[in-house]
Amino acid sequence: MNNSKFKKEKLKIKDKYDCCSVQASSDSLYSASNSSSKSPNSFGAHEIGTPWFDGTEGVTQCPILPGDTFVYKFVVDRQGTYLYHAHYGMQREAGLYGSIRVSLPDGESEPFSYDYDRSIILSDWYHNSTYEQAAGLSSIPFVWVGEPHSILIQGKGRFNCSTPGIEAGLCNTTNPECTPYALTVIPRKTYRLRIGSLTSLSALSFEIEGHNMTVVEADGHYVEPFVVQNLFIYSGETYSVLITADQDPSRNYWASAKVVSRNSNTPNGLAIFNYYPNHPRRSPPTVPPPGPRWNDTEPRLAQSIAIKSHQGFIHPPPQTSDRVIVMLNTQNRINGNVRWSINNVSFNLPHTPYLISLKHNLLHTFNQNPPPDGYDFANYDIYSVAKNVNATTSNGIYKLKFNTTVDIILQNANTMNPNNSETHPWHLHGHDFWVVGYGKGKFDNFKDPKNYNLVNPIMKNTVPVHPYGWTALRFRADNPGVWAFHCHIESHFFMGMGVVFEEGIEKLGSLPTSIMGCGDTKGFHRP
Ligand SMILES: O=C1O[C@H]([C@@H](O)CO)C(O)=C1O
Repeated sequence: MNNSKFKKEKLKIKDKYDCCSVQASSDSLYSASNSSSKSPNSFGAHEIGTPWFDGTEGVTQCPILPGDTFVYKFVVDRQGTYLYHAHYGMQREAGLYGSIRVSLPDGESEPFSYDYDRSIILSDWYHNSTYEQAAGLSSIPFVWVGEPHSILIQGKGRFNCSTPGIEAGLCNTTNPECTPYALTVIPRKTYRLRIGSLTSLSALSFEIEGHNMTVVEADGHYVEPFVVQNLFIYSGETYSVLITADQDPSRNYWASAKVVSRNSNTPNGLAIFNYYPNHPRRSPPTVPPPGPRWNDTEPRLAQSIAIKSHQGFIHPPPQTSDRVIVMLNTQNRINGNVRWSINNVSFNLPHTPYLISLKHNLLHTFNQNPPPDGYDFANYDIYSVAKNVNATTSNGIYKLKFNTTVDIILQNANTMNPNNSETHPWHLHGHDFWVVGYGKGKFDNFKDPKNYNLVNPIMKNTVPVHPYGWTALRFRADNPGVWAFHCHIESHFFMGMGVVFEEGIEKLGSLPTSIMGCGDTKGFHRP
């Protein structure tokens, strides 16, 4: 199928949601009703012409107050698997999320076939509240959130009863609510399994004992199919994999999600891959697969590199870019607080959302100096703890020239702990980007661009930067609005690991008043 034709089609949200009470019509009307606390909701949609419905507090809208209802109305512009979640403080981690499946218009077909379509969400779970965690992250001395107590597969998990601080007796495995999620399959049938990760922290390796998975979709784009035994998935990403129930049908199998990239003591998340007609609670007769070694970066990098655009759906990137922004990711100390920074600038959100400030000329509400386009390349040793870990905070934003092509180089580095570099899943709002390259070590701006994949790179909206490595992205600044780009680890964005882009704001009409009411827009009352 021709991709441009495909993009022009107005796609419908299928009348199917995976885990939530959302209203949907063909144009997708999402109504968020808030019974407890403030919580804008963000989607993986592009919000072309409706940037005010992107759902990012401080960027595109004011928070939704307790008791308020906020209606998100936007056009769903492409097929695929998407996620939505709260985008205020650390509320996503507290469980405000779900997934959205967008089907193809009638009469169009996908470049692969399957018998059944299923979705699961992977997440992680803490027993303590996110407010307590947020307080710890902004305290002196710093209190880190630590590793999650559980990994959840479709909302179900287990935890180690000996975890300090957890009340004995809580881990009641005989409670029916504690039984693992069962994905029931009919022998010999092929399943499209849509897997989304909404972990707050954990990078995961997901596998189904004894079954290979063929990856066919990533973040809404068709992938040149490739087979994996375990799928590495980072917070904010979605994948579709095909699995055929072709093993001994007289038993069940384990599905397992293991934390990678961090030395975690969180028990692997387990679910049951249940061959009908075996009982869905019948434990598989085998021990669950142990999963890959947590600190082996090679297979994760290899998977990232293996993801290519499906041959029939290649939409090649522009061969050159107009601007290159190198983003050094570092952990820093600012006035005694532990923070994350990009090019030594740690991000903080303004009280007045940028979109409103820019449209209504409230320019005093945020720092008008843009953050830097790079860092002191020659003198920065990415393999060591920085000699000077100080940084500054700012709420300044990058202004992109409309309709230009922008390259972003995410450069990873050592944290403030010796011999430690973490994986960061970076998520861009309002766009898909081409992932033109990954590399180890320090990005070489002379050599590395020559090896970019400008032929069949995948387009995505979330991508990992691996420990001590770099990831290069290219996108077109062609969606008028203000867009967050941030690490999808909940605590890292909270600690300043993000930036904001503005492009083509002058092309937008008037803003809905429903997004107003906070900061300097207090007088601009909601209807
Ligand atoms: O931001 C973080 O802080 C801790 C650690 O570096 C300091 O305790 C950690 O693992 C993070 O990802």
